[in-house]
Amino acid sequence: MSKPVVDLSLYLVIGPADCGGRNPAEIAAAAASGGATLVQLRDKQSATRDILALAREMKARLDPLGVPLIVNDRIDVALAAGAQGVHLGQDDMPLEDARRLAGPDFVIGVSIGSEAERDATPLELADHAGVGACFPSATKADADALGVDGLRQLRPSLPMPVVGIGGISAENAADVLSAGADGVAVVSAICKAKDPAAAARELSKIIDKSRF
Ligand SMILES: Cc1ncc(COP(=O)(O)OP(=O)(O)O)c(N)n1
Ligand SMILES: Cc1ncsc1CCOP(=O)(O)O
Ligand SMILES: [Mg+2]
Repeated sequence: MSKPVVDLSLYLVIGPADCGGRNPAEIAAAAASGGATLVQLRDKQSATRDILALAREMKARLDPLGVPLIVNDRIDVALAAGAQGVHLGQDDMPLEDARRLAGPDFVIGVSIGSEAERDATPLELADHAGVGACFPSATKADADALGVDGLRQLRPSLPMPVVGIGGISAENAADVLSAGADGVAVVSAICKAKDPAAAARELSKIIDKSRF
C-alpha cells in the first residue's frame, strides 16, 4: 500500500455535535458529492464504539467517491476503521508515537496555532498542518484567532501543505487562500447549511476561482 493522495482544497470537519440531529455520514457524503475533497470525523463526546461505527459508515460512503477519511484525535479508531489518517493537536498523541504506531503510509495532520507550537512540533513527521483558528469559531470557542495575518506570517516556515481552519465561510475563504493556505477546513459552513452539498459546491467554486 502507498500513501493516499490527500487534496486539502475543501476539508470538511464533522461530527454528531455539529449536525443538529442529522446523520453526519450522510452530510459528509453530500458534501463530498458537492466538492469536499477530504473529510475529518471529529467527535469529542461519543463512546468509542459509537465513534468507530460512525467512522466505518463514513468510510463506506466516502470510499466510492474517492474522498479520504481522517479521524480526529483517535489513532486507535482511525486504524480500526481503516481510515486513511488521523489529525493530532498539540495535546493529542505526540507525532513520534503516532508515526511509529501507524507507519509511513498513514496520513498524519497536525494543528499549529502559533510560532511556539510550530517550534515544538517535529514538522517532518506530519503530512499537512491545520493552522488556526483563522477567525473566531463558535465550534471551538477556546481556539485563539490568529487572523489571516497570523496565517500569512506562519505559512513560509511550514514545510508541508497547510489548511486554514476556524470561522471560515464563503465570505472569507478566498482571504485564507491568499494568505498562503492550500485549502480551507470548515465545520459550520457546511454542517449548519440547509443544503450541505450546495454549500460545498459554493465553497468549491470560490476555491477554484481563487487559484487563477
Ligand atoms: C484540520 C484541523 N486543524 C486543526 C484541528 C484542531 O485540532 P486540535 O487542536 O487537536 O483540537 P480538536 O479538534 O481536537 O478539538 C483539527 N481538528 N483539524
Ligand atoms: C476544530 C477547530 N480547530 C480550530 S477552529 C476549529 C473549529 C472550526 O469550526 P468552524 O468552521 O465552525 O469555525
Ligand atoms: Mg485534537
